[in-house]
Amino acid sequence: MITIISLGGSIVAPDDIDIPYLRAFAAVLREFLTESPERKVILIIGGGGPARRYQHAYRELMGAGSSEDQDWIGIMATRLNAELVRSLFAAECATPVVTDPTAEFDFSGRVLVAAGWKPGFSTDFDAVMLAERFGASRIVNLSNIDKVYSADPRQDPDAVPLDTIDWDKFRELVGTTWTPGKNTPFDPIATRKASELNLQVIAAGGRDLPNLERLLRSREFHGTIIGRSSV
Ligand SMILES: Nc1ncnc2c1ncn2[C@@H]1O[C@H](COP(=O)(O)OP(=O)(O)O)[C@@H](O)[C@H]1O
Ligand SMILES: O=c1ccn([C@@H]2O[C@H](COP(=O)(O)OP(=O)(O)O)[C@@H](O)[C@H]2O)c(=O)[nH]1
Repeated sequence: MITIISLGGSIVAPDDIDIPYLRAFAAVLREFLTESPERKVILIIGGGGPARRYQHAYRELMGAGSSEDQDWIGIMATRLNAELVRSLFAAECATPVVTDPTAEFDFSGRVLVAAGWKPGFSTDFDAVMLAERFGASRIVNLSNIDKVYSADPRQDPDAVPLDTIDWDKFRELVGTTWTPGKNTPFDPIATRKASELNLQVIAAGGRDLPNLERLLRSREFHGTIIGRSSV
């Protein structure tokens, strides 16, 4: 059984790298793997603060500049974060960080770590590509927010948290266009493909590790189910 976890950059490196969090997260995942030899985990790592900082510097230097250049800068941040995470799981993951979800690679270990691929979307899309490739119908999307809200709660104080949302309504929330560094619970391009594949995405706060432990074991958890209600 393969569990796909999209680990937001806002969790790995909100501003600087969150070392205590990474230590605790690795322990939670290892425990989960130890309980059953059947379990494997794919981790897709976002760019977080470093991606946003470098993209901001690019815009300061270049004005609007090129969206593609900004995406490549973001991609490099995801790869740096992913190298760090992969090294945490060196014992469980012999494969180098996956930077192209369509490429040939070996997944003989228990953990696989992936990062950004190419311009035009976020690591959410890479997670969807890997879910499709490995026949997984669910993605666990861990971010800095506990649930999907009716609007971005950072912009709208009246936003209310949602327990479930279907793909059509979710698409109305996040729109259809991509901009580098976009902050949404799941990006618009990934949303389109996840909807086509009829996936389930669970959006939950990554910092709440007891909640993650429950979620991984299909127990009751705090978060939002996007898309199909069961897998
Ligand atoms: N409808 C929404 N519900 C929840 N969060 C939203 C919504 N729309 C936008 N956001 C924003 O998306 C952010 C999460 O995206 P992002 O910062 O890119 O996370 P990550 O780095 O974990 O991928 C939240 O902090 C929130 O401000
Ligand atoms: O396959 C990818 C993955 C990432 N990015 C770029 O890298 C940034 C950081 O990645 P992501 O948004 O996934 O990080 P997070 O939101 O988790 O911090 C994105 O905004 C994009 O600009 C990209 O162009 N292609």
